Amino acid sequence: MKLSAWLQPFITFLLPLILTFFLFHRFLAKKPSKKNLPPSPLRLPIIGHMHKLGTLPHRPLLSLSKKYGPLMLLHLGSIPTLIVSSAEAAEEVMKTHDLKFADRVRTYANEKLLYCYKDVGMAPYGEYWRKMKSFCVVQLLSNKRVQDMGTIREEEAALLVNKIVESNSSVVDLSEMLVTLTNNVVSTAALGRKVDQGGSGRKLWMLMKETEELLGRFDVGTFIPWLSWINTVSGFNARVDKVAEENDEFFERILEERMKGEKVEETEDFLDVLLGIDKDAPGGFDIDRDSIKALILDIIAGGTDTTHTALEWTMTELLRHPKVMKQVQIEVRNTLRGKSNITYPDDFENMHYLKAVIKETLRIHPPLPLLIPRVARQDVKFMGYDIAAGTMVIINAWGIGRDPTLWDEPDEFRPERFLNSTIDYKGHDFELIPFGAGRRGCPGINFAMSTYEFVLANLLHKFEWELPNGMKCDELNMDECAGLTVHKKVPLLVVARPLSS
Ligand code: HEM
Repeated sequence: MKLSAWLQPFITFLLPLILTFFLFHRFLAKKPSKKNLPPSPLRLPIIGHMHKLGTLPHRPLLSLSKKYGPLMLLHLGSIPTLIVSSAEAAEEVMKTHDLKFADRVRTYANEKLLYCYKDVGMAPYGEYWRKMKSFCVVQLLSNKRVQDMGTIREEEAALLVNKIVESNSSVVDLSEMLVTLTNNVVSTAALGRKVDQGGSGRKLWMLMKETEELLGRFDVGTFIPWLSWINTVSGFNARVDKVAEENDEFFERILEERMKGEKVEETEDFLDVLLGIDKDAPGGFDIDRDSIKALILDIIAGGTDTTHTALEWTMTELLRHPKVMKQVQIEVRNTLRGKSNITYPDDFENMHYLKAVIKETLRIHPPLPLLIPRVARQDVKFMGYDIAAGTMVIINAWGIGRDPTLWDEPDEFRPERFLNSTIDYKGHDFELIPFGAGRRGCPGINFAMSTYEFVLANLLHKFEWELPNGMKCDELNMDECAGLTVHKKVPLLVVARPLSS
């Protein structure tokens, strides 16, 4: 029997019955609540406010917040969800009440793909997460290690420059080149493998692409648990299981090789560091194989898409704003003139305009516009409202970056606004929070910024940039792609002329 025939009786009889029940329940059987809840738009039965999200939720959520205020309660299916749209409210969540909002959402994909939450990003708040996060911050992603891994980004930046030179000023897909570069940097740092060199690197790339897509996918069962059978019927769960199995086989093979002493690269990578943890040494702890695999996966999935998205939007905005492009190129070229080797971070200390360009990009195009949702661990009295344990919290960093009470002409790309400002993205200034803040803030900021600043400076130093086929800067497509990480929908095609020609 075809699936549609099987579903027919459900659609004809059962669905209207269920809808009637929910309408009855919602409108007639509702007892008045004594709780002081944040404002909330009218909602539909079963799906609640899901239909309000659209494909790029940061945009409709900002529009809704203009009507309902900086704290708004939505229901995504059966999950109460607090939408935070002001810097002040974000500070309340990520600073004042950080500990109470330190959990993450549980989904089928997260559980299966991340080894039952043995990673850092999705692990529930608790002793395990604290140990793993502290290890990431203090050891794996520390400033020192980022410095030590300088040769990886130098090599990749040089390869990118060569590839562009070889294009002989024909049209190149810069988006794709930046994806390859960031994937190579992160996968070499994590596992000593490049993704564009065939073999296991290529396999890793394919697996990570699928993993990231599944982790970012909306799944019905999480939000409407009694409809979770749809995840099975649609094949979603089976796909998650298959990718989880393939990931595990892949990581197991690498672990086996490493334990036998077979290694491609000489430099110490994250896997070496994790395998070398001595539980009896200071700062050491007992770490099992699943935790190692989950952490590596977290770092690869969390570090690649975000970094290339930021680079892609920066180059896009610079191509749309030739005067800004000129000014930042002058600064970079004056600073690096005569240097055969660019050293990071020393050569970058005085590149104030480059840093302002980066902040301005992260303000209007935060790669994760809604950060990573958090969950309340207990009932909280929050800015006068009662927030129940289990409420999901979504912080609209994109909306805060465009708040006209915080930013002059917020939709304009004007890096100058940061030149005489102390506002930074490190999690202390809640008007600019592309990396989140507080306990669950991003531990990869230094790693990300080293690649971001280094690669950007190289591109600006070595080439003059143009749009192809006489395209004018205001004709550049700025559409966004749907997903957890929001990159450009249309790849950035450019012509690059080496400076010396
Ligand atoms: C431009 C690049 C990046 C951006 C914009 C970014 C952004 C974020 C954001 C918004 C969060 C959630 C913060 C919160 O809930 O408050 C996060 C968490 C995280 N990021 Fe990043 N990230 C970037 C690069 C990286 C890199 C390079 C790595 C690793 C090498 C990394 C690893 C992580 C991890 C492990 C978490 C989870 C932290 C936790 O839940 O405790 N990120 N990132």
